[in-house]
Amino acid sequence: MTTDTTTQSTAPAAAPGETVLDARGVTMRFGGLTAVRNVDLHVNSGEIVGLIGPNGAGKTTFFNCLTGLYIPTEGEVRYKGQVLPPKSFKVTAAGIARTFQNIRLFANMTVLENVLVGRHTRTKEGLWSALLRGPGFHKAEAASRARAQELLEFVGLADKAEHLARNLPYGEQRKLEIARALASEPGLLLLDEPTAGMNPQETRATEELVFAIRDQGIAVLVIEHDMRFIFNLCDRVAVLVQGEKLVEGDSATVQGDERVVAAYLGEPFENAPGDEEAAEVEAAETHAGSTADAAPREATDTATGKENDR
Ligand SMILES: Nc1ncnc2c1ncn2[C@@H]1O[C@H](COP(=O)(O)OP(=O)(O)OP(=O)(O)O)[C@@H](O)[C@H]1O
Repeated sequence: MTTDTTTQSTAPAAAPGETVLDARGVTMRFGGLTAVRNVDLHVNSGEIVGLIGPNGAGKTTFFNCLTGLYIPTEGEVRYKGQVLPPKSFKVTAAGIARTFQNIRLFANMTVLENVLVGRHTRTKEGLWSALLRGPGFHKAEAASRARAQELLEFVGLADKAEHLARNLPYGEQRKLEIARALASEPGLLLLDEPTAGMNPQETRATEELVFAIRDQGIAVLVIEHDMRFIFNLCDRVAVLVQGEKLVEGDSATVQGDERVVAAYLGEPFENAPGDEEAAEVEAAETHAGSTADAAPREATDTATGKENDR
């Protein structure tokens, strides 16, 4: 593997508040279907921005326009002021990394090797260096492995470095995808449904991980259907509906906007804040009811001198 972990080629850290991503008038048409229509969105350094919307709203298509997988029919995407080239590996090299809705790991490679693959955009050693395996190559290889191991520690997978990726449980595969994306030393990380298929504990852990990534100076743009996750996490949320940006603002603004609620009618917020509390109240009421039902038995038990388990 041709690697180099020196951070010389890494995009310089953005100044606080600097615009990292600036997408303007992005439109994507597939034949007669306009999947994304005239969307403006910016992300500043130090921010976690959410992108939500009902199924088919155009969120992933918009991500694909940002990362060079699609060339927008209209509009422009800039990263730190530079117009992005329409090639995904060049976008990664510029400083934008992403994960995918459907996990895309190298299943038969180890966890560590998957992260090393993510470092290729930061590699200076070329083909000849790799073939000749000179001292420069070995030094770069060692540094790259050290950085990959560091990233595995960061996401909590250090002890799984030598496991095959396909043997990891689903939640850990998602973490590995994030570690691999971070291996390109991005200034902006795009996460496409990072908690899909996770249990509540894994989701909370992912929330903490995203905060930690932001604290490392990496801005984050995240698509997610789990509204609790989004509203806990994001400084700002943009709502796409039928390809257009309907609303953008902080969590309170977006949650309180009746157009957003209307857009989701028939497709209620998944894990909307309050759902858990409602379930707890319901459970408590059920429990109170069953305790009341149990009262006569308690009396009977008391009468027989037996203690109830409480
Ligand atoms: N390559 C493509 N060719 C044709 N139509 C496409 C293509 N990619 C997406 N679409 C269409 O564009 C629309 C937006 O799809 P997209 O996957 O971006 O939505 P989404 O908001 O990410 O949905 P979900 O939340 O279900 O993942 C859909 O109608 C979809 O069928």
